[in-house]
Amino acid sequence: MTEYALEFRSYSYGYPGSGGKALKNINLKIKKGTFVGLTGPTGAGKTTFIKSVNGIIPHFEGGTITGDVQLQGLDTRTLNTAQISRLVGTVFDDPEAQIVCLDVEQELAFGLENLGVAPEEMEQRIHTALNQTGIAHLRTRSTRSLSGGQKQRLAIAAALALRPEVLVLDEPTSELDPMGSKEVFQVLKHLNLQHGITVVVAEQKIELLAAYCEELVLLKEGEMVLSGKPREVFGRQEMKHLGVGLPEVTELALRLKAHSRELPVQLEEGLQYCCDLLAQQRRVAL
Ligand SMILES: Nc1ncnc2c1ncn2[C@@H]1O[C@H](COP(=O)(O)OP(=O)(O)OP(=O)(O)O)[C@@H](O)[C@H]1O
Repeated sequence: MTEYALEFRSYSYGYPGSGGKALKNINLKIKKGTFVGLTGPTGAGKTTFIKSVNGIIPHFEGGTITGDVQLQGLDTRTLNTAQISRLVGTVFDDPEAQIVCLDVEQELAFGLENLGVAPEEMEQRIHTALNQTGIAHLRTRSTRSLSGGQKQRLAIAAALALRPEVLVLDEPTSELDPMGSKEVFQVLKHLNLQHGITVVVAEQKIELLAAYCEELVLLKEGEMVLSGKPREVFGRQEMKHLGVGLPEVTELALRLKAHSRELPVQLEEGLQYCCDLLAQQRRVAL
């Protein structure tokens, strides 16, 4: 058994009829249980990356591939779509578009019925998925009455009920306010830490990526231009030219140019950083 949930091996992909490549020579290994944030400017290839993991590419889109994408050591081209959907759960950007049933419980049962899960196991899976995403209290609610954040948590719960090893999410907070966005990332972090689920989330909100992700992957024009821990990635010179922006506290610290200190990427770290700098200045002044 491989230690990697996901592996891109010299992977390039071009959409049918397009001359160019939407992804170019991607080499990336993601260990099981990692929380990965995928970002980059518009057109960078984030959605194409997600579709290459959940099997939409090549099984529905066609196109040209060189290299391969491996899920738990198996090539996505040789796995069929049913096999891939048991390994990978997907959540899209628009919570409205992916919810098909009238109430929360039906929504969770829908995917399980399609998989032919027995009724007693279905009940257990629904119960677990609702608890894992913190929406057990919404079980009997109409899906229409949910907030955007609650809808996205339901979409995550529906994906989880199918017991995937990997969860991929394509800009799941793009339709949500800051509170809903945070709710979604808190649920993802919980699933990752408590249940060992590998999470790959395409996201533009850099503060969320800084606060929750263990690894960042930056794409630009189909190429993987940077990858690593958020703190390392944000400290790289190349970040200035990628059109991605930095967390405000990181930006501030870089302007203050206190290079000997560890770069802050979250608000609390930024506050500590400023306090330490002020204390240092006072000592020098005395
Ligand atoms: N169905 C398609 N057919 C042809 N080209 C496509 C198709 N879908 C995407 N592309 C092209 O592939 C490239 C990568 O697109 P992709 O949607 O993966 O980027 P993205 O980073 O998700 O962008 P965004 O942030 O705007 O959603 C772009 O140049 C885009 O125009």
